[in-house]
Amino acid sequence: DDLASDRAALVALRAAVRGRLILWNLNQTDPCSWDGVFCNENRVTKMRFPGMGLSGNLPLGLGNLTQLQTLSLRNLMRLSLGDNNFSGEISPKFNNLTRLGSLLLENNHFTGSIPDLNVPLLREFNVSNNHLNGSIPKRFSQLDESAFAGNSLCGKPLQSCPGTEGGTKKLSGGAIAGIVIGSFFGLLLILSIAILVCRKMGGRRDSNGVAPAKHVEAVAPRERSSDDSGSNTNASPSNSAVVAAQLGGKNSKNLVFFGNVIKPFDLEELLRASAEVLGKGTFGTTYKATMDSGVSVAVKRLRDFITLEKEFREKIDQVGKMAHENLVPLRGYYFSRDEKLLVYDYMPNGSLSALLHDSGAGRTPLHWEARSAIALGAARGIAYLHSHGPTSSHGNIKSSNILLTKSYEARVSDFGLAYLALPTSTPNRVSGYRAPEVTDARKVSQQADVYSFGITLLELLTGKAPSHSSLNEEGVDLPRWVQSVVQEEWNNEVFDVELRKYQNVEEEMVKLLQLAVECTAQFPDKRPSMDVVANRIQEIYNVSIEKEGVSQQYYYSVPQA
Ligand SMILES: Nc1ncnc2c1ncn2[C@@H]1O[C@H](COP(=O)(O)OP(=O)(O)OP(=O)(O)O)[C@@H](O)[C@H]1O
Repeated sequence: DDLASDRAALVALRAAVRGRLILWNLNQTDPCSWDGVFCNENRVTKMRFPGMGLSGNLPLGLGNLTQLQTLSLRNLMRLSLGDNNFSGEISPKFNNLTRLGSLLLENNHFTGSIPDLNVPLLREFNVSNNHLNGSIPKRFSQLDESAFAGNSLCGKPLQSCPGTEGGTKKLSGGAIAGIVIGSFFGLLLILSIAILVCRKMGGRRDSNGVAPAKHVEAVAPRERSSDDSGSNTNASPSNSAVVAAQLGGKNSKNLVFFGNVIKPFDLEELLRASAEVLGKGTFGTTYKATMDSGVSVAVKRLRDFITLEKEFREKIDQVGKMAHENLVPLRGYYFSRDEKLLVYDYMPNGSLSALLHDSGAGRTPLHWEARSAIALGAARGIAYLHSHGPTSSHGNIKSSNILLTKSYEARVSDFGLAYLALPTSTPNRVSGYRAPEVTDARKVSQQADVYSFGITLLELLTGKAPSHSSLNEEGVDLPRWVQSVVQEEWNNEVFDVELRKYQNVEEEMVKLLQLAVECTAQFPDKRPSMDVVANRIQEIYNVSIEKEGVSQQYYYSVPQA
């Protein structure tokens, strides 16, 4: 039965991680009581052995364990073996772990290539800093490049492999001849058009010295933009390139990328992209742009921003330098007199705000472990921003600026923009998050960030939106509401209904609530620093994942297959 199989496989694993085969007396050993092993109704659901100095060949299916290879931990959902000394190849036997959602193998000595694992629920995968080579299987192409860093791997999301499409594919002689002839005639055509245009314009050049013809060429039929109408948070797919429509005919220079870009693309490629509106915020409208190559990015079209080019570029350069696993990286930008665009990584699971408050048939409730992990990730991202000196702050922390990766990891977005906005676009819609001492939304201190983060934590715990938040104009004054509920006889009704069933971690939820209340203290100097906040959430998170095992099956908050 499941339990016997789990136990036997665990014995195999324990033996393997110690590099030798030990026979255990199954009847006297309850694996669920072992450190790092978590069970749900006696079934092993999670194993965490990170940073324990373990070595040997990869467990489950290698070396002298052949007789045990057919066994599998069928209920295992999370296997964390990072920061050890494991060596050998990554076994395709991981396919036996049919419910595995997370496989963390980073910082070991694994060699060979990554097997084409076919585990349907696998959402989180990390093999960074090993000795792997070869191409990354297609099913991992949507993961973040950091999951593969520190190896000799190629293919999406990293650079294409030599000899593949997009790589250094060898062309046949005929193809080369075709390209040369085609290019020659193409060049001739462009030259003739250019001469004609120059003659017509009488030698006049636009202010940037760039002829607009090229961009007009890329313009798709102008669609009715939602940008100028009221708020539009519904994504409305369109075949036409909204961005192109907006840019068309205007003077344009080029996209500027920061060094950390995975695959640079040019303005033309972006103009050709199909686009959909993701939402309209304080600083402009954000689109999802999907390029011909299949790469999607989020493009924020700024409005009411400083127009002085030098100042804009200097400030945006600073934003582009911020790099942390819990920040949405700004990949590049476009600046012209009339148009300013910011290009970010696209976050496939939207914002925390949408996860908490959007209703919809397909919505999966967010469970405790996911919520505490999101709180921790966001706190770390903000603490990183604060680590750049006392004046470095985010300026606009709220749940719609906490975005989620494919594996529901939190990434903070929109940092640094509040300082670039003109006074006309100061965000009154976010007043529910704004610290009482803030009078100018372009001057937000680190302590005011802590306040806004505290409100976001209260939102995460209560499921209620703060007043005047963009999603719920009817929202409540969260700190006051929480205090009024808690001051009466204590009951857990302060928590979101979804959280009330996790009685085993109620103490941790209360601790997070207390921390949120401290963050929302009226006087700025009574609030903890973001570093302290992140450390305290880390402790809360550690204890709850040690305790849970029941809730962790919902860790990814994805519909079960
Ligand atoms: N990089 C991204 N990936 C995926 N979705 C994004 C990304 N950036 C923004 N969005 C989505 O687009 C919507 C609009 O974002 P935007 O940042 O323009 O406004 P906001 O966050 O609601 O307000 P503000 O401008 O005050 O931050 C957000 O609700 C978010 O879900």
